[in-house]
Amino acid sequence: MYYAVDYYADMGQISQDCFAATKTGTFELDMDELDDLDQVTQVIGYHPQFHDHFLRTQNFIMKGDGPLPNDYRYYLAIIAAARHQCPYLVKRYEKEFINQGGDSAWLDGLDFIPAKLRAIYDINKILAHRPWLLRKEHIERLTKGKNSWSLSEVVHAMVLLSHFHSLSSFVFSCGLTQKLDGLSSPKLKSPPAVVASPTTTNTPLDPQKTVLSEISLNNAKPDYNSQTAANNNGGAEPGSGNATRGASDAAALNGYLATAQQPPQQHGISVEALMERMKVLSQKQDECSEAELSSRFQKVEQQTAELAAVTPEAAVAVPTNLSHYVDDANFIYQDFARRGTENINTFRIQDYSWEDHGYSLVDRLYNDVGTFLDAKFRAAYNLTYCTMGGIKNVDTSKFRRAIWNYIQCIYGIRHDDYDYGEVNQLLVRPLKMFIKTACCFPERITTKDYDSVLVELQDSEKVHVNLMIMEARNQAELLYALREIMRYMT
Ligand SMILES: CC(C)C[C@H](N)C(=O)O
Repeated sequence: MYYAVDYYADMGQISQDCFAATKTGTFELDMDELDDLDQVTQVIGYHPQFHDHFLRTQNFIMKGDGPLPNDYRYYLAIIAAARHQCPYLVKRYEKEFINQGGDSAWLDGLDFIPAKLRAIYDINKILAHRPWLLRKEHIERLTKGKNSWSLSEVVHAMVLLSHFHSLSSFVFSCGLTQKLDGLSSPKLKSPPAVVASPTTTNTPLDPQKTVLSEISLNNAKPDYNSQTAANNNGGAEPGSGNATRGASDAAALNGYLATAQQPPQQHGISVEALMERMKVLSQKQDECSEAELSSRFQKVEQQTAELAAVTPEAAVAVPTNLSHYVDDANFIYQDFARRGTENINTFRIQDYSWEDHGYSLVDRLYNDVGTFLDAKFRAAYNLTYCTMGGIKNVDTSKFRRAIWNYIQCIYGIRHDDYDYGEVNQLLVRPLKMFIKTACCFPERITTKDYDSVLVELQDSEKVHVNLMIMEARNQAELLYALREIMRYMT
């Protein structure tokens, strides 16, 4: 069964140039392939415009044409998720691995897998935590000698690993781990919603209606007829429509209300104040010198390193049932600003960007994947409903850009034309902490972290922030990976 979905209808300004030639294109969504609408994809379904691109990419890299055999693909998903101690994903892909005919002995751990597969583990570790340490020598080692990898296989693996590292961030930041994994970790309330129904009404947002019952969550299939969704010009935030919602689930509802009823922004600024700041920033005319821009970036980077989000006491030991997939568990994120004497420079987007470099390289080495990834990144970057916590017609682009660039700053990536002063104007400390923890130590996210940020926003808006975290992080890892592939090739 196929549904045509508007493809580039709402990619926003940034994408317009690149996609001018294909603007009227449509893609066909193969519903039969989308058989794994698990909780993660259901929550992403809050944002249908992004949801399509996410699923299409995931389906392509897991099931589509590509150099790696199936068992490698699933195993890479497992070891990527295990790096972030994400039982939800590990269990899910262990099951898939077996269903696909994988050798069950591999599930005993890293000591039981082929030497070739084992050899990519270092890249998994580095990409997950300190991608700036990746060197072309890592790639060289893999592609030489016995059991060597082809370059296309390495790229496929890197795409898979970075996808599942970032997805682990999303799973934890949305609190999706509690229900399925059966393990105890401090997590959030029940995941809120399945695919939002499209709406053309401009009714005020109703937080209570954004919560679905467990039953509907488990049984619901997203309604793909409804994927016209909101758009830049007046679409309403998911949850504002009148879809069939099992709002009767008292527990889930109470979970939501516990958040909604908190006094606004105890730990930050109110939505009104934020909007005012965005307005002032967009009216600002003064040009900054190159030196000033650079020092503002460094300041944000330095402050990030000082954030106490990730105190050692908060560290969570690798659950024993995952430890056989983890080697060198002590290798974790280290602040880029504290990289010490390693002589590593800031990654400058003007020298290597996704649009100008990464996209075409990845597309060349692993057929068409660049196109999928590109559409997904754009969808995440440009997604907006022009709302903020129930207020309509808000231009949120500055806020969203600050979030995206802040995430990449955590990984030492600088967008040269961006004034990082805006990050400090628009992202309050608790939000920065949440973002940093979600990116770098997702397993440490707690209910308190989630509840204490953006308290005036809808759950769907928090999911929106979480999906930006996932995608900006995914892109950051890929930028480092592909730059080294390029260096290796030249
Ligand atoms: C993350 C949110 C504040 C995004 C906002 N709801 C928008 O539509 O752009």
